[in-house]
Amino acid sequence: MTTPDTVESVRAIEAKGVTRRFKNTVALDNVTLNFEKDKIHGLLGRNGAGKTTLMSVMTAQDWPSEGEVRVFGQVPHENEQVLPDICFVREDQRYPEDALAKHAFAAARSAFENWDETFAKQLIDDFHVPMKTPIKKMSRGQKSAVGVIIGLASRAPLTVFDEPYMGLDAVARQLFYDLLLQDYSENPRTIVVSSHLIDEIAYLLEHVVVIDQGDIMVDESAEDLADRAVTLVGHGDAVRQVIGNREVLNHEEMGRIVRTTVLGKLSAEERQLVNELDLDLIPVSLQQLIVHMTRNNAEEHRDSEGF
Ligand SMILES: Nc1ncnc2c1ncn2[C@@H]1O[C@H](COP(=O)(O)OP(=O)(O)OP(=O)(O)O)[C@@H](O)[C@H]1O
Repeated sequence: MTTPDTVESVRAIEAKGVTRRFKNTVALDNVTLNFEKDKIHGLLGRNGAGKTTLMSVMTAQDWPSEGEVRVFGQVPHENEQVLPDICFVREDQRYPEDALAKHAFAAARSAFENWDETFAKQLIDDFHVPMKTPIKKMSRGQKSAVGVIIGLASRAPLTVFDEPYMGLDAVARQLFYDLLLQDYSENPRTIVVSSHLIDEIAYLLEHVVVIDQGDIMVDESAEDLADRAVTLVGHGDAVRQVIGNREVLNHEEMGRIVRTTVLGKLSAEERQLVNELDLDLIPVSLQQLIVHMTRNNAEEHRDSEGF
């Protein structure tokens, strides 16, 4: 007989009513959300939306002004039982003046009990990390690679990457995504990734959180989110017949052929009509959907502020 999962057994992170103020800025405004265990979560949003602040509070690197965070069922701040389970990889990581990559890896080896030395060595080769150059003198991409290697090889039960790709070129970024996915499938754990490059990481994500101006705008499975809109391609008249008066997110014309993205799921009848009219139905780009949502939110805020 299986016992039902308890809340503690399925949730890696619980944030309840979390607010973080910096003088006049409310970086997080009463944020409540959960990140389930053993999933890859995306934390997306515009510049200044509150992503780094939320990640810092969730990983106990910063305190909330109000509210509470729990990681694996416990308040993580100054909690030696939970902190060794958390690896937070951030772009602006500081290292001592003369630290070499081997010093950073040695520190990670002693901090994280699941550290995999063989995997770390493979990653050092894969990302061509110079081992004799002080980290402070490395290029931006090389520094990012050091962080990415620590995040991957630590195999921490909760690993949080704050825009880990900064500075990595397209080839290195793809390598990171591939390695992350492969290693995660072999060693499931809870991973949170923040990024501006939404479409680039969309295929990794099982759960998507979109934050805008300190508020959570989206908190749902990637599958449900993808269902919020569709793109139809085909003859203009036929596309218009299917979309009716749905809200149009994007519309392009190539002669008589149009490509239109609309909000809303299609019903079974509408899907049949799509087939009969010989239209192509394409999943919507996550980036397009999120850009639309955050732009609308900004307009609503502006209107309510009387601009
Ligand atoms: N230490 C701080 N002191 C004052 N204001 C801060 C501080 N840290 C963050 N903020 C403010 O809080 C808001 C959220 O910042 P945060 O860094 O969390 O955004 P972000 O979503 O990570 O942005 P980006 O994508 O540009 O990195 C911003 O308005 C920022 O100016």
